[in-house]
Amino acid sequence: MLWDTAGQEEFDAITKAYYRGAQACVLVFSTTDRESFKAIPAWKQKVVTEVGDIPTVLVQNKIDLLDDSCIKNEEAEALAKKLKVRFYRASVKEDLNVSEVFKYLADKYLQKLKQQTAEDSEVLHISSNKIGVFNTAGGSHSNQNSSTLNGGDVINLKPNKQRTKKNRSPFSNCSIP
Ligand SMILES: Nc1nc2c(ncn2[C@@H]2O[C@H](COP(=O)(O)OP(=O)(O)OP(=O)(O)O)[C@@H](O)[C@H]2O)c(=O)[nH]1
Repeated sequence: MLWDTAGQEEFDAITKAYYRGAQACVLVFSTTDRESFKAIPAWKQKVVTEVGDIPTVLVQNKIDLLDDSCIKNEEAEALAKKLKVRFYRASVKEDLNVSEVFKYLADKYLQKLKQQTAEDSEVLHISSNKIGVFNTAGGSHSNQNSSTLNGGDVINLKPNKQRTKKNRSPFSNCSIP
């Protein structure tokens, strides 16, 4: 699902709600609009603040209009380097490099997802080895050393004698006049 947010600052509060939860980001500026280029670092920061470090690309659109360009090639490349994102030159009008952008992001996202899944199962494996055995029997095992039951940690749970002795019936203090 793609969300095309409005670039204008007056829509900031609204657009935030659109990219919250995003899994990838395309930062686009126009070859013929220097302001859109200058706004890129702020946009990157806004996205990072809202959703963290997600797969992101920088795209210079409208390269069919290179003759009217107001951004030098080196400037755009330097910005991509500074922001640590891949840089594409594209033309939506000429259908140049459009699918490449989305293919790269989809690959990056899947890689991240696989890595995350692997890390999660690793955490699950480690923590499952550390789950304590809750022994509620309070009987023959209760004095056993923790390392002797099931080879792991044993936490003995005993009923609180004081409380159970006192108010055996929840209605003991109630009476009907
Ligand atoms: N020559 C050329 N024109 C393009 C290209 N991509 C978009 N345009 C034109 O640029 C204008 C702006 O396109 P939009 O898609 O509205 O740009 P936007 O950045 O989403 O603008 P907002 O919706 O105001 O944020 C339109 O007239 C498009 O037809 C391109 O690659 N080359």
